[in-house]
Amino acid sequence: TSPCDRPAPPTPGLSHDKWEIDPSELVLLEELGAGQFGVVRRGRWRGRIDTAVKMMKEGTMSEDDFIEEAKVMTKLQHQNLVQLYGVCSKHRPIYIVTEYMRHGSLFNYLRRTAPDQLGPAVLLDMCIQVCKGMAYLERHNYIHRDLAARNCLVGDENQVKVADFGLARYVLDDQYTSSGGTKFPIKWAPPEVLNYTRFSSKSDVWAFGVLMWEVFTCGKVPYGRMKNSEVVEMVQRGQVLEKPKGCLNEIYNVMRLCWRHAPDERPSFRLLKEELASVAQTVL
Ligand SMILES: CN1CCN(C(=O)c2ccc(Nc3nc(-c4cccc(NC(=O)c5ccc(C(C)(C)C)cc5)c4)cn4ccnc34)cc2)CC1
Repeated sequence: TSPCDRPAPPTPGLSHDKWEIDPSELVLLEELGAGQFGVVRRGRWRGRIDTAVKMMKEGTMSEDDFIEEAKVMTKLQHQNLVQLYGVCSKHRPIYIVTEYMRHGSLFNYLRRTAPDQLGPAVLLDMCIQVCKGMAYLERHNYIHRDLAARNCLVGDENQVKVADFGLARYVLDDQYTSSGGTKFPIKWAPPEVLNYTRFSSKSDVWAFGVLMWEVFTCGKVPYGRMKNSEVVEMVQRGQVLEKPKGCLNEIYNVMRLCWRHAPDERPSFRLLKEELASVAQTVL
C-alpha cells in the first residue's frame, strides 16, 4: 500500500486530548457527598492541585455527548465559575474533575453559617458574584438550565462560584429532564419552561431571582412545603415569592425584575450586574 493509505503516527505529545486527565495523576481522597450522578470525592491532581471528582454512575448520563461537550466546557474560564479541569473517559465510571471549593454548596453554607456572619452586604456580594459568573455564560451564549443555590459552591472568604453549568443536558433520568418529572427543578422554572421547556439565558435569569431569594432567606426552600403542582399554578397565575424578612425593597425589586412573566421583559445578566452594583453602592 502507498504511504498515503497508512494513517499518520500520532504526533508525540499531541496524541492525548488536553481535556483528558490521566487517572494515574489523580489521588482520590474523602467523599464530599453523593449527587444525582453518584459519589463525589475530593482529589489531589499532579500531587498539588485540589480537585472535586464526580464519579458518574453508569447509565445516569449520555457519556459520549458529555465527553464531546467537555472540550467546550474546559474553555469556559471565569473567577465565578467552578473550573472544569477535564475528564477521565478511558474507563468506567468516567470521572469529571473540577476545581475544589472548600465550603461546599451555597445552599448548605447559608443554612449552616451563623446569621451574624451573613449580613445584607455579604448576601448581596454573593448574589453579585453569581451574577458575574452568569453574565460570562450569557456572553458565551451558554445556558445553565439548573441555576440554584445547591448548584453554586463556596470557597474561602465567601467566594461563590457557579457549578455544573450545562450539565443538565446530559442527564438521562427523565424524572429530572421532563417538567412533569418528580426531580425537575419546578421552583426555579419560569412559565415558558413549565409550559414548553423553552430554556434560555432569560430562564436562567428567572432562576437567578429565585437564587437571590434563597440567599436573602439564608437558605429557605422557595414556596415552602407547597406541592410542585401548586407552584406551577401559582407561577402561571403570575404570583411570585414574597419579600424575604428584613430584605431591602431595592433588593426585592431586583428579584421581581427577574420574575417578569415575559422572558424578554426580564433584564440580561449584564444589566443585572449593573443594577446590583448600584444597589450595593446606594443602600449598603
Ligand atoms: C464545614 N463543612 C463540612 C462539610 N462540607 C463538606 O463536606 C463539603 C466540602 C466541600 C465540598 N465541595 C464540593 N462538592 C461538590 C459536590 C458534592 C456532592 C454532590 C455534588 N453535586 C452533584 O453531584 C451534582 C450536581 C448537579 C447535578 C445536575 C446535573 C443535576 C445539575 C448533578 C450532580 C457536588 C462539588 N464540588 C466542586 C467543587 N467543590 C465541590 C462539598 C462538601 C462543607 C464544609
